Amino acid sequence: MTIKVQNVNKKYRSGEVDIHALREATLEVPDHEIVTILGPSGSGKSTLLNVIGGIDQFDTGRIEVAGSYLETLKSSQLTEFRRNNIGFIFQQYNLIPTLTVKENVEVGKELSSQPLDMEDILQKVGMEDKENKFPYQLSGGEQQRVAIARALIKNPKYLLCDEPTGALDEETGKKILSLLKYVNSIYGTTVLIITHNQGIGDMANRVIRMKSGEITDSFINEHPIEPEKVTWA
Ligand SMILES: Nc1ncnc2c1ncn2[C@@H]1O[C@H](COP(=O)(O)OP(=O)(O)OP(=O)(O)O)[C@@H](O)[C@H]1O
Repeated sequence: MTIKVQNVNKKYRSGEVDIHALREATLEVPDHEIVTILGPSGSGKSTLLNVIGGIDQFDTGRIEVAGSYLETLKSSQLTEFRRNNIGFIFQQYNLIPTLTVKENVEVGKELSSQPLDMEDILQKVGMEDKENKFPYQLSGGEQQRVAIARALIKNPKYLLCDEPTGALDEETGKKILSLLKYVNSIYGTTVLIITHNQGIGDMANRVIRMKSGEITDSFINEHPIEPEKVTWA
């Protein structure tokens, strides 16, 4: 099942001014791809990811994800859609500080009707030895691993990542990208990555560029490179 975004428009009202965050955005992403979304600040990247993931509504156009037409779903149906299909990863890991690693991942598990195995997921993200630690006892890269585990345990078809390496140094950032690639290869998860780091486009199957709310470019990268080899900017 593909993601199909057709002529999507979204405006935000800011005081007296309308901000056109998405303008006739049109895009198709086949399953199992790694996609990077590049573009300057304010170009609509997060808005695009949020409407695809059903956490933001849009004004006009159609979005089909996993066979659901999002513009037709009621709020409760959108919640169900997100639970069954979408994992979100953010730059700030958004872990619950009073819960351990395992308990944080448990939060994702409780949201799913068909969760994956906890120990297996912790092992896949390399956090099996730290399952009883609290977020403050972890490095940024480790916290992002936990956030990825929390998203993954739901076994989502789509992992939507908004600047997942934005708060990390090069070495740690590349390890997180390797983990995302690994997840894509073993579970077939489609991974969308927003980034300011142009080099990350080189590891993707598809690169999308945005400017002023428009998707100005979408091209296939025939020869994705290993995450460790991306140029860090
Ligand atoms: N909740 C909101 N209310 C009003 N305007 C908003 C809101 N969210 C986003 N915008 C505006 O919509 C436009 C697109 O924002 P968006 O966050 O999608 O861009 P972005 O490309 O992700 O930017 P960045 O790289 O800085 O995160 C911007 O002009 C932004 O100021």
